[in-house]
Amino acid sequence: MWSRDPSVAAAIAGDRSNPVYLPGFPLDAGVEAASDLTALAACDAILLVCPAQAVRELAARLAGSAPVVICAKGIEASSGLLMPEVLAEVLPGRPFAMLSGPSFAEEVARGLPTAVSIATADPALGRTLAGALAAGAFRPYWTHDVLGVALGGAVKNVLAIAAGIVEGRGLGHNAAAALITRGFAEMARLGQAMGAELETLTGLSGLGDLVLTCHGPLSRNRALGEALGKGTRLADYMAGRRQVVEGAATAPAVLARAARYKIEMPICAAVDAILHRGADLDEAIRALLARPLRREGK
Ligand SMILES: NC(=O)c1ccc[n+]([C@@H]2O[C@H](COP(=O)([O-])OP(=O)(O)OC[C@H]3O[C@@H](n4cnc5c(N)ncnc54)[C@H](O)[C@@H]3O)[C@@H](O)[C@H]2O)c1
Ligand SMILES: O=P(O)(O)OC[C@H](O)CO
Repeated sequence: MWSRDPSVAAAIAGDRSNPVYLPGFPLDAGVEAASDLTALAACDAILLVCPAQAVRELAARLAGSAPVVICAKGIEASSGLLMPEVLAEVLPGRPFAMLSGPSFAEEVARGLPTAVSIATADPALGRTLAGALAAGAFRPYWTHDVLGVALGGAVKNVLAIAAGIVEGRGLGHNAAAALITRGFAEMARLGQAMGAELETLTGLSGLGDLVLTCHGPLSRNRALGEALGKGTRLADYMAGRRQVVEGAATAPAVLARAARYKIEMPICAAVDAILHRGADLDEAIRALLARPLRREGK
């Protein structure tokens, strides 16, 4: 394991634990830790586990030719690029995969059953990575649909903020179910327009992760939405917070993609307007409910 923070690397190497990000979970004795990136030179594969907005900077520092497994779920705000597109720009020709799916880190660390997707254009690499990462109750499934996996993981974070707003505003269980269903329709519309496969979007990394993140109290995206729903301002919520809330930076980028493909994404648009355009939360909810009635499935 490499960390940019020498104190985290030292704690992992010395105490076999990560006191900042995963306190209370002893790490395997075989885990080595370093704060010098050259320590990764001997790795057979590199898992890139940082916020989406840091993937470009970090990937650019990865020497060697080992496959890179992107674990970030989001879209780069400055470029509007999905994570595989960022990697292709920074490390052209380097073999890579996306690891995504319904997986709260804490539950994985506790050894609870978890199923995820590994997406890569190279089936042999997919099988190899799945075999290498499978452990105990952690089950990776591989797929070739890199775009679908990257898109689903990004959009679900925006929708999870909306789910949190539903919870925080006390809009009820009916609204929560409607939000997931209509939110998935938005994810599927954009994904299919971009060339993602419906099978992927209804799979672990799409619908699966959407359901987890919209319901799971461990979600940082949902927690942000819940706080907004209770009247907290975005800046106040984020102040001093160390952990990433991917949906906040990804929301405008999702909408830019939607505009490019002429796809309607009213729930994502409402989240973006509340987060970044000063929209009144109750007014945004009213506007969503006042949209013209339409045939289901559109
Ligand atoms: N935590 C989860 O349960 C979980 C599960 C699946 C996927 N993910 C995804 O993994 C990604 C990272 O999430 P996380 O929970 O680890 O976030 P986090 O905010 O808890 O931790 C991010 C880590 O990245 C490091 N980091 C941030 N910017 C960096 C930079 N520029 N260079 C190097 N390191 C940097 C931080 O120091 C920290 O160690 C996100 O895209 C998230 O959606 C998280
Ligand atoms: O805490 P969140 O909202 O970033 O969600 C974590 C994972 O993406 C869940 O699969």
